Amino acid sequence: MVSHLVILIASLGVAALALVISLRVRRKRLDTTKLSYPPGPKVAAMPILDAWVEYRNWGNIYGDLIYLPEWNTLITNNAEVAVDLLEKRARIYSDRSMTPIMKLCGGENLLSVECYSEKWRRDRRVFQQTFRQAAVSQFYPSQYNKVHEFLRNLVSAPDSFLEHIQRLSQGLVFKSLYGLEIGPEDPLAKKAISIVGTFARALLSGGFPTYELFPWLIYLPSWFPGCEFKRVAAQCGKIVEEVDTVPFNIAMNNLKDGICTSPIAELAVQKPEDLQEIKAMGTMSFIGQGCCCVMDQTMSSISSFLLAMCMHPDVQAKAQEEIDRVIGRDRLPTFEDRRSLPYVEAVYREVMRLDPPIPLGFPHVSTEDDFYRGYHIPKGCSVVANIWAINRDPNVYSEPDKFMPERYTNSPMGPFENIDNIYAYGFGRRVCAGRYMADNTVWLTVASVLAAFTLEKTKDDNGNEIPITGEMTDLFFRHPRPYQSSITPRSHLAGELVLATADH
Ligand code: HEM
Repeated sequence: MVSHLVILIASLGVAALALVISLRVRRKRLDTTKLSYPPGPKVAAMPILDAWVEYRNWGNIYGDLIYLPEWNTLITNNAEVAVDLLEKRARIYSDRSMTPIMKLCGGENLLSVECYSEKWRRDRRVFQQTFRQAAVSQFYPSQYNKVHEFLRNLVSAPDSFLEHIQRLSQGLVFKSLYGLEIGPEDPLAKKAISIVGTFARALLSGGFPTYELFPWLIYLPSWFPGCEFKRVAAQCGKIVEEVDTVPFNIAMNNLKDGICTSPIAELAVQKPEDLQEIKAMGTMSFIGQGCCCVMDQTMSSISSFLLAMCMHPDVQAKAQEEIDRVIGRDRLPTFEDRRSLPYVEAVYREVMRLDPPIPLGFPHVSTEDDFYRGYHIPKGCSVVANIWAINRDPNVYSEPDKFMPERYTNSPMGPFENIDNIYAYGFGRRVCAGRYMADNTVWLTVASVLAAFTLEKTKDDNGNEIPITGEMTDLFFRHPRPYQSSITPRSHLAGELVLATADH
């Protein structure tokens, strides 16, 4: 009798539990159906040129979440939303979309476009070992070497400053990772440059419109009308493969022959089990970030800085006064000076705020259905954080379009905020893996140029200043359009200091 009672009570308990669970599941299902997608415009084609401006316009109409069902794309112009989704919910917002076209481009081996997978984790781990904050001081010697070479080039041929920036940013990755002296004239460097635009197109919705409208075209031969995109993408893939092997093999041979060593070759010898990931790290730095000529992010930031200094002589003078006061005029800045130069830091931060080199970042793709602020965000959705607009949010930045470093020196946090607050480097688990190195390179260039040179608008034959429009490019990677600038040593001593760096 007692045992029957126990069984009865247990059964009732199980039934009650099942009822509660099923009610919860049902309620959740009902909730799901009640939830709708965020609002957004109906567009047949995604904007390509200055897309970040159009996205901001949409935000003014639809709010913080803009959803385009035809493209399964969610756009936000708001930092809180970007952080909520891409950082706080990084577990489900860290994928990339590996389309067949991206595969053809060779994207499967590139950390920045790889899917969120075990392979990505391994590649990223190897990358981080070399580029994490505690390890980047190993690049200091190469950074001094290349930044000082840049300064010398500015003394000898100031008008070619854009070429010099390119040489700096390309040369740095070759030197610091492979121990190689390779300039922009090198055929491999030129090839790498030629494919960056293709990657940019493959990354964003609307980049290859014919293929996106008719995805089955991917199965037809490239000579078939409308299939030209296949040839472009396959060519890109071939170059990625070349870049994957050529500098790596040279570095390994140099190590074997005792000519020179390099972090990448040493790592490959120490950890042969990680060979693929180590090679991928080199390729990623080379193609993705360090060697992209006009579109490279480091180059873009330095070019934006020079432009800003030409356009804002008052800011330039204030930063130079700080450098003269803190470190004097008889040496160039070093990394040890950084914390003593708050205004210079603020100038760097303001460049990164106003001119993020990748205004829309790289889209993060969701791996599960999600619910946020009462809306349904479907699995597989491309989430685009409009960094350009986030950095110009009038609720956060007063006079957001104005170049005003004082906003950092006057803020309670001061200018030395965590680098994670520089949205130009992206968000969450996919945040820029080379940001500590990039941050050091751009800062050292900013401080060194300010210490040694005066930047001004050029003058015509009648002595009138030639105006600078400050125009920027309008595609995926954003950088200043070519402009003229007069760059001269601040004094005879400054010129000599710069030239003397050749002896170090
Ligand atoms: C001023 C210079 C740079 C800027 C503004 C920049 C910005 C970015 C951004 C916005 C992303 C995408 C982040 C996201 O998905 O949320 C990214 C990814 C990445 N960046 Fe940078 N970058 C710079 C320089 C570099 C350098 C010098 C390197 C390497 C040496 C590098 C390596 C990478 C890698 C490997 C990724 C892919 C990370 C992943 O998907 O897991 N970056 N970068």
